[in-house]
Amino acid sequence: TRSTRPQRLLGAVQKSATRGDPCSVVNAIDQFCRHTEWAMNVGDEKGCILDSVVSEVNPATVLELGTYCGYSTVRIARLLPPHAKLITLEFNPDFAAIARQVIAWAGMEEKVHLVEGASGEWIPKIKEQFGVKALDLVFLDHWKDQYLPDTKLIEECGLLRKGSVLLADNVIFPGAPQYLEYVRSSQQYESQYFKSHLEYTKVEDGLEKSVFLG
Ligand SMILES: Oc1cc(-c2ccc(F)cc2)cc2cccnc12
Ligand SMILES: [Mg+2]
Repeated sequence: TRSTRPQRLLGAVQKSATRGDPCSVVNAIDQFCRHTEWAMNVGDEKGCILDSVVSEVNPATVLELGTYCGYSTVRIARLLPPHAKLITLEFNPDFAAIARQVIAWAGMEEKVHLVEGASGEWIPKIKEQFGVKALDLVFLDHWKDQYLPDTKLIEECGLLRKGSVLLADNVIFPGAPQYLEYVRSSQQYESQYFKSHLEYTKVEDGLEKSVFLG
């Protein structure tokens, strides 16, 4: 039977990347998606913006919503200090199975907890399950109609502190209009749009960075 796109992406990592070298995993995926087969990773252009926000926040605890094949998981984890924790939630078990192998190939297992399940179900469990007091950074990159309900749930669960940063992918394409309206009009957030392009294309897209003011 025909392989899946995530399986072909993992094959490219195992063929072209060096075990234990997260940068080579990121580069192998970008090379594959730009020259062989497009896939919905945040990509290299938006990835540089993600890198700058991660470096600025220097988070002890990160929550990623939407793992897919683990590209942004590895991209974030490679910048984290040794004892920092990245919790990444993935609803699709086939994606999760590939992501585990990509994360392992990059040697990032120690910093990453991949949880298979629905964000709405798991967000309320994060504090108790992972001993998390607050999230320093949340990267929203799952289904766009989930951005707003999950943000409200994260607030209600008391997972944000003054200065917590939300960074949302695809706010233009595919688009998250209700989320944008919320974070841009709320007195509780200071929002900023980083204009970029849809991964590996010339289509406009961007990241929205929103600082929680408490
Ligand atoms: O970065 C993303 C891109 C797309 C996408 C799919 C098909 C297109 F034709 C264009 C864009 C979907 C995503 C779904 C979840 C998280 N990120 C996505
Ligand atoms: Mg995305």
